[in-house]
Amino acid sequence: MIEAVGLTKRYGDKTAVYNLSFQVRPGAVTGFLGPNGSGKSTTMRMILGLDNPTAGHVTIGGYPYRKLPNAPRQVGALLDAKAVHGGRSARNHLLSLAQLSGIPARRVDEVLGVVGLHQVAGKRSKGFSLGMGQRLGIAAALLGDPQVLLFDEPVNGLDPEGILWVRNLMKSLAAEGRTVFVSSHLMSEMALTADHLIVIGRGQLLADMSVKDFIAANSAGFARVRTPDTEPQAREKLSAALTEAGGHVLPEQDGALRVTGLPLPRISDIAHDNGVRLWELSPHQASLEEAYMRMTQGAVDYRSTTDQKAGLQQPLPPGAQPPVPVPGQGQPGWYPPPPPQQGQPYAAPQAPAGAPEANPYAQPAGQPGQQAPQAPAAPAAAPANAPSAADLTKPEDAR
Ligand SMILES: Nc1ncnc2c1ncn2[C@@H]1O[C@H](COP(=O)(O)OP(=O)(O)OP(=O)(O)O)[C@@H](O)[C@H]1O
Repeated sequence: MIEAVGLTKRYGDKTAVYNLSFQVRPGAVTGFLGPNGSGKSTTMRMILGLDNPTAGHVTIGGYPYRKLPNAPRQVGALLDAKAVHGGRSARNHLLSLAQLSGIPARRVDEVLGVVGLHQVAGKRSKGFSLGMGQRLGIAAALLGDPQVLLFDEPVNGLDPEGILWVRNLMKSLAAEGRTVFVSSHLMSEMALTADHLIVIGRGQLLADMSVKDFIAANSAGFARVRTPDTEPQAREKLSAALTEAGGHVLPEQDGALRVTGLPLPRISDIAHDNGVRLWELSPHQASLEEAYMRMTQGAVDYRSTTDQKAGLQQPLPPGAQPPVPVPGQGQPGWYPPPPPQQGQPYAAPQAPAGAPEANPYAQPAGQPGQQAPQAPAAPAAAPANAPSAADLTKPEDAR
């Protein structure tokens, strides 16, 4: 198991990671998600003893990496696939790593086979494509047959077949009881690969939860209802009846209705009672990528001035503070859409009293004309040697 407690890293006056606490357990793939520059690589480097934390600590199996007995046999990592002597062949590169760590040479051919590079094992790695380089980096990580594996953006540069292969490899390593920690900035990929997610933004914890819980908490369910295109009056009639029954109805671009607040069987009954034929009645979930972007939107450092998604930025109410992330529970419901309510899988979100009716699916709740969200406030209970909350008020620190 990997355990980080109050992990903080500053580079000069820049805080790359702040007060990060989490556990990465064996037998599961844990996805480490965050926008560019959010501190994923810095955290991985600290786990591997390549960077010293400014405060806090991180251990693997109870030891700091540098104190781990026979570390290369216990921990394997892919941090930078380009960190290879380009003049060496793939086999010689792995052989030199194996010799340094006392790993038998026969293991080199085993891992070359696992990553599918056995046919180009004698070729110099400087001629390798990005994807081949990633495979070589993964081979190096597997060399010591370690119980703990860290992969920093392992699917970078891989084609769809390669991405599928990495996904299956991660899962099979976890199924063997290993601890697998994989960073990515792609929610969609992690939703398919990981069992558990740790999400950071600007070096701080935003969420620490199972993929299942993330999906339940962040994918608002809705029903799509479609009446015959030739009967617009039936659509209006159904829309009114559904609203009267407590549903929340929004038109979709293709003429269908998007309904929350009513379970599918109830929608079907209402349509039947009103004599409205249906061409479609189907359950849907909002996209996870969208939920992830909402969660991290206040923590994105680099955004194109023409990026349409900048429109997802939601303001904070005047005087309000962003919620403090709670380890083990994740970001307490600030940006994500409301989860389906118990017994009401397609429940509409509750608008605060007096608040204007808003489209709950176009954007999460927010009031126009207010400031863009800030990074979550520093948790109140920082370790004694961690930077004070006041430090984070400096723009260069809070970033
Ligand atoms: N050696 C360093 N010196 C100064 N600043 C650094 C150093 N390493 C990282 N940083 C800064 O720390 C922040 C976190 O960087 P890091 O590489 O850990 O992010 P990341 O989440 O891995 O990003 P990406 O997804 O783009 O790889 C960035 O602002 C980066 O510029």
